[in-house]
Amino acid sequence: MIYTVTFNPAVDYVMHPLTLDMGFTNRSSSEEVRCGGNGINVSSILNELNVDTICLGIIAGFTGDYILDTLQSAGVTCNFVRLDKGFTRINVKLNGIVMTIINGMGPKIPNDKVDELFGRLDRIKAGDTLVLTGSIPKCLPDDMYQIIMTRLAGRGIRFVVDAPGSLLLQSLESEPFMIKPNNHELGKLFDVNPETPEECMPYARMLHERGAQNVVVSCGGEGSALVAADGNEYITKCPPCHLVNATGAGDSMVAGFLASLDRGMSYQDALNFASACGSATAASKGLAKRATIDKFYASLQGVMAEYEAEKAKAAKCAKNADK
Ligand SMILES: O=P(O)(O)OC[C@@]1(O)O[C@H](CO)[C@@H](O)[C@@H]1O
Repeated sequence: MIYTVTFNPAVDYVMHPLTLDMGFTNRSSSEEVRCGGNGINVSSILNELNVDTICLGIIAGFTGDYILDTLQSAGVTCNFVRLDKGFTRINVKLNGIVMTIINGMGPKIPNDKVDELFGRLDRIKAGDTLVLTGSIPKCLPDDMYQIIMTRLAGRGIRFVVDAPGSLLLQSLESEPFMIKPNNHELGKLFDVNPETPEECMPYARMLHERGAQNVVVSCGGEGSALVAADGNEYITKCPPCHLVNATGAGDSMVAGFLASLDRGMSYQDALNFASACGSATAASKGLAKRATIDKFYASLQGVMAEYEAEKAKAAKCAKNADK
């Protein structure tokens, strides 16, 4: 079973303004509303891929009701702790010429509700996977993921951590099964600016050496890098994609990678499938549907064949130059 935990879920309110002038009334040309929060996105894509998943987390108020109803109608199993006061945040995504995002603060979470969530986490068994992703609300300790991993240590649970900065670094001592920074987050950790999977690889290797078993680094349209649990390095490219809305693309990659390994696919195929999931979501209005993922995965095969041919040609040239 793959569990996700979302401490600060959100209703994502995506607006499509034609222009955006600060200090004036702006009008949207269309808008959508959907369930958000990184863990919830991961579970939604896993569910789309027919992989068993349970959404844990904390919800409140009318927005929490919307999240629960929507996920349950889509067939996602939920086990949320419900707050008595406040409401789950609404995150505004202004999808204009450039994307502007205003994420809410979220409700105050009392200690007894955190304990209730911990009680549910305590029931996770050996061999299960726990995905820890998304921001931790300001009212809770910012080393919350570390607290959870320490609490559940030694029980044979596979941890997946997708979090920025110190949250990610702290997680390494628990030897997480997977981490997935993007190239910017990775760059910040090492004070560098890697753009491509090739440029990210040495830094991904360092995180692998510090404990992370599988390090997947997404590089937007440039593709992704993986240093896998087998110690080898893998690169995937992105299928051709018209960007519609990148919200949830990283979460879709996490889900795609986990789903593929669950099905016994090779690391290279898992990375390719993860890339297809991310691109499919980036090209969709909401999170990707299975048919779009399959279409992108199929078109990636051609892109990868070209990439491999280029690589082989370059290697041959280098060999000839050495002679
Ligand atoms: O405020 P956080 O927790 O860092 O990010 C939350 C969020 O922006 O991330 C998801 C994926 O982009 C969205 O569904 C959601 O609104």
